[in-house]
Amino acid sequence: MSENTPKRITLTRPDDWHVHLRDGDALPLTTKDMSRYMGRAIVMPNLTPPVRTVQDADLYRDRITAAMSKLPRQFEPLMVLYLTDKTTPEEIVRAAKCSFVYAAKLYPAGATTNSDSGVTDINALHPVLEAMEKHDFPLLIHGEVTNDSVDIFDREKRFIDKTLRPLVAAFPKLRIVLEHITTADAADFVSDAPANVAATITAHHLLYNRNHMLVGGIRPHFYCLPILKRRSHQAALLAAATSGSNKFFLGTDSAPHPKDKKEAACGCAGSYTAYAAIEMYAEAFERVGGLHQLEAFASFNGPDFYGLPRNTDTITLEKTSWRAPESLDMGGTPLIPLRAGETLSWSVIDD
Ligand SMILES: NC(=O)N[C@@H](CC(=O)O)C(=O)O
Ligand SMILES: [Zn+2]
Ligand SMILES: [Zn+2]
Repeated sequence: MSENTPKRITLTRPDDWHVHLRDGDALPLTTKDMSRYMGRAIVMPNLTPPVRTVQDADLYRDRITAAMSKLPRQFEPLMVLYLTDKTTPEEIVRAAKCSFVYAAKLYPAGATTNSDSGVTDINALHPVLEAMEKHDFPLLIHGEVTNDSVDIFDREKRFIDKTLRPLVAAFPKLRIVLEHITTADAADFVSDAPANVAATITAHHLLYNRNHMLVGGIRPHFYCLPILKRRSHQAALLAAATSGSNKFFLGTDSAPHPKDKKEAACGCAGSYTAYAAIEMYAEAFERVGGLHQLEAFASFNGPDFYGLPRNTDTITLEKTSWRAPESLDMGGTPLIPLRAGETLSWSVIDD
C-alpha cells in the first residue's frame, strides 16, 4: 500500500452485472443487500425451473420488485433469459423488443448450479445465436466445458479454445460477456478479442486463489464455479481489472446457498459477497495500487458495453474497518457470507 492511498473515494454509482438473487424466501435478503448502493443488477436466470421466456422474466421481475418495495432504496433489476435446447429465435426477438430483458445466458448443461436445463449442443443453438446477433442482444456465458475427462482447473481454458474462439469467429457482431473469468487465459482472450467481447470479474477471484480454499483445511465457502485457480491467475485477473481496459467490469456472481448446503459432504458451488461487494473490490484494487481504476471497472465499463447510460449520482467509500457478520438470515435459513466474522477495510458511507 502506498502512502498516498486515499482514505476516501467517491465513485459514480456502480452496477452489478452478474448476481443471483434467487427467489421466494431468499429475496428479502438478496434484494436488501443489492439495493444498498448498486444502481442496476443483471439478474441471473438459473432458478428451478429456470427463467426461459419473457413471461417468466416478467413474473420474476414482479417478485423482485415486490420484495424491494419496503426497502429504503431500489435498484433496477435487468432480466436475463436462460437458454435451453428448446429456446426459439422468436423468443429472442420478443426479449430484444421488450423493455426489461437485457441478455440471454448460456449455461453448458451440467456446468454449474441449476444448469441441468442448459444447452447440450451449442451447434444446435445457431439459429438462436443468429437472432441474437441480428437484434444486437447480448449473450452471457458460463464458460466451462463439462466433459468428465477435463480437469476442473482446465475447464475454462478448454471452453475458450473449443467453443468460444469458434463462436466469436462465427458470430462476429454478437455481443458476448464471458462471465466470472478466472484465468490468465480468459483475461488474455478477452483483451485480444474485438470490442464486442467483454468479461465480468468477481471480487472473490480478485482477492483469493485456490490456496485460500484448500491449505490448512477445506473451506467450502470459497468453493464456487469456475473454481478458484492458482495465484498467477489471480494476479492476471487483478492486472486485467486494473488495466484501464473497458472490456472488464464488475459482476459479483454473489450466489447464496444455505449454510447446510455449503458445509456438507457434497457442498454447493457459490459464494455470497453482495453484502460487501464494492468494499471487497476496493480492497482488491487497493492491494495492487489500482484504486484509481475502480470507478471505470465498477461504474463505466458495464453500462458502456450494454449500451445503457452511466448512473449519474455517486457513492463514497471510506477506509474504515468493520466486522463482517458471522451469519445472515436468508428467509429463516442461516447463510454464511464470504469473509464471515472477518474484518473488512472499506466502508460505504452516506453522502
Ligand atoms: N458461481 C457459482 O458457483 N454458482 C452460481 C452459478 C454460476 O454462476 O455459475 C450459483 O447459482 O450458485
Ligand atoms: Zn456461472
Ligand atoms: Zn453466477
